[in-house]
Amino acid sequence: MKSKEPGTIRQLFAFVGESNGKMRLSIFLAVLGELFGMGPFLMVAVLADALYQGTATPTLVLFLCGGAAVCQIIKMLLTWRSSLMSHKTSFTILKNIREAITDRMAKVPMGIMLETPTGAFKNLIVDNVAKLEDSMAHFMPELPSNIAAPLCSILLIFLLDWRMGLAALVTIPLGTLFFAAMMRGYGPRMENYMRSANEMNSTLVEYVNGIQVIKAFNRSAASYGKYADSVRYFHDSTMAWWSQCWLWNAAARAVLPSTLLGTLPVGAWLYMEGSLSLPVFLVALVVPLGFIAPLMKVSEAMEQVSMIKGNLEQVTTFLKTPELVRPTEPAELGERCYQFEDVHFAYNESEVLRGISFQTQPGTMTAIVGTSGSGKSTIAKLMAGFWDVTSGTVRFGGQDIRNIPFGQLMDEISYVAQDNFLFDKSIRENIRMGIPDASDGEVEAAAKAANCHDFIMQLEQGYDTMAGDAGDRLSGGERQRITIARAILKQASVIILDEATAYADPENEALIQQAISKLVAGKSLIVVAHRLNTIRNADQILVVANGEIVGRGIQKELLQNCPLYRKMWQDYAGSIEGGTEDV
Ligand SMILES: Nc1ncnc2c1ncn2[C@@H]1O[C@H](COP(=O)(O)OP(=O)(O)OP(=O)(O)O)[C@@H](O)[C@H]1O
Repeated sequence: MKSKEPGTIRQLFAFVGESNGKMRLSIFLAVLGELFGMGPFLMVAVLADALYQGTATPTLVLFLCGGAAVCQIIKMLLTWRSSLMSHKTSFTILKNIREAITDRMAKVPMGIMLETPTGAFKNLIVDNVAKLEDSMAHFMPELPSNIAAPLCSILLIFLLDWRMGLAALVTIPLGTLFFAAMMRGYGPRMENYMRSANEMNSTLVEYVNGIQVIKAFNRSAASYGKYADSVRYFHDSTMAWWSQCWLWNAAARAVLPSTLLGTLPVGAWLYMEGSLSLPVFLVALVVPLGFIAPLMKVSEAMEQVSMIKGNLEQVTTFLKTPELVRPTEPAELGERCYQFEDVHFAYNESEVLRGISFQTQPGTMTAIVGTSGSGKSTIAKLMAGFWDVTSGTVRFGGQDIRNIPFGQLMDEISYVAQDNFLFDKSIRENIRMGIPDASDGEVEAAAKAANCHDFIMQLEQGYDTMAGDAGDRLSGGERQRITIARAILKQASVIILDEATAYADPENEALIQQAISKLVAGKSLIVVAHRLNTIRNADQILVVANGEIVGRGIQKELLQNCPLYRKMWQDYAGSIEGGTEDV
C-alpha cells in the first residue's frame, strides 16, 4: 500500500548508515551558518540607526564593520564544513545504495539477471545513483539552511517593525500558488520521464549490440523501430512535462523576488506618515532581497525531492525483488544426480512446465529434446538453480535444491550456455575462472582437452590475448570451446549443456563434440539438444512438448513408441539430406 511507504527523505536516510551523525551535523552547521549570515544585516540596521540618530562613533563603526566581517567569515567556514560533510555523506549513501543493489543482484533468481537487459542494470547502478549524488549533496544541508535564512530575515524585520514584516511577505502567497501549479502532477511526470529515459538507454544498448545485423541488412538507425520509438517517446514525454512547467516556473520566479512590491509602497507611506524611521525603512527594503535566493533554492529543492523520489523508486523496486532463499551451511549430498518430482513452473502467470518428473543417474547422459519453446532450457535453468519451482521439488544429491547453498551447487555443476560469454580479460584468465587458483599448466591442459590450444597459440599474444581484442577473430565455435575448457578445468560432477552446438558449423561441431566427450568423461551430463545426432547414444532421452514430458527412453525405444520423437528424427534425417542439419 502506497500510504505505508516511508517518505523519500526517510528512505534516503535508511542508506546513510554509519554517516547518520555526520549528515545531521552537516545540516546543523549549515543552519548555524545561515544564522551567522544574518549578522551583517543586523550590523547594517544598527549602524544606519546610529547614523540617523547621530550617535555613531568611529569605535562603533569599526566594531560593527568588524562584527559583520567576522559573522561572514564564520558563515563561510560553517558552510564549507557543512558542504564537505554533506558531499562525503552523499558518497557514503551512494556507496551503500550501490552495495545494496549488487548484494541484491547476487541473491535474486539468476534468471532475472540473465533476462534483464544490460542497459537496465547500467541505468540502475550507474545513472540513477549518479543522479542521486548531485541532488543529495546540495539538497540535504541546503534545504534546512535555505528555509532558515528567510525565516531569520523575516524574524529580523518583524522585530524591527511588524508592518514591514507583513509587507515583505506579500509576494509569497502568489509565488507559492504559481509554484504549486508547476508542481501539479510533477511526481507521475517525473516517473514517466525516468521510465522513458531508462527505456531509451536499454534500447540503445540493444541497438549497439545488434548493430551487426542492422548493418548487414543495410538498415538505418531509424529503421530499428524500437529504438526510434523509444527516442520519440522520450522526446514527447519530456516536452509535454516541460511545457506544462515552464509557464508556472517563469511566473513563480518573476513574482517571488519582487518583495519591493510590498515593502516600497508600504514603507514609503508609513515613513511619510511619521510612524516608521528611515533606517528601519531602508533595512526592511534591503533585507528581504537577501532571502529571495534561498527561497528560490527551496523551490528548486522541491523539484529535487521529486527527482530523488523517482530515482530512489527504481532502486527500491529492484531491492524488493524477492530473493532466492538459500541456507548458508553446506548441505550433505548423496549421489550426484537429479530428481524432478511433479515440477510445475511459471515465469509470470502462464505455466511453462507441467508435472515434470524424471531422474538422472550418476555418470550417465540425459538428453532433453523437444519442439521449440516447449520448456527444455527452463528445465536446465531449474537444474542450475537459476529459478525456484512454482510447485513440486527439484532434488540434487537427494536434497531439495532450495536447501543447498547456491555456492555449493555451483561448485558441483558446470552450466555451459549457448551464448558463451567471455569476460574482457586474457583468454588464460577466462579459462581460469573455472578454478581461480589453477596453475598455467592446468589452464593449458584444459585448453588442449577442449581443442582450443592450437587456435589460441596462433593469436598474437597467445593465452595472454585479451578476449575482447580477440573477440572478432574468434568464431562462435572457438568461443564455445573456451567456455568448455573453463568447464573442464572446473572438474564439476555434473555438466549441463544448453544447446551447446546449436550454431556450430560441421567442422567446429566435431571439435566441440570431442571437447565435450573429454569434459564429460566419468561425469553426469545433461544436454539440451537441437541436433539429434549428438544425443543418439544418450542413456535417457526426455521428449518435451508444451511443458510436459511426452516420451522417455533410449533412442531405439523412442523411435518405436514416441510419435513426436519419430517425427523429429525423420525431419532431422530429411534436413541432412536436404543439406541442412537443424531440427
Ligand atoms: N524469462 C522468461 N519470461 C517469460 N517467459 C519465458 C522466459 N523464458 C522463457 N519463457 C517462455 O517459456 C517457454 C519455454 O521456454 P524455453 O526457453 O524453456 O523453451 P525451449 O524448449 O528451450 O525453446 P527453444 O528450443 O526454442 O530454445 C517459452 O514459451 C518461452 O517463451
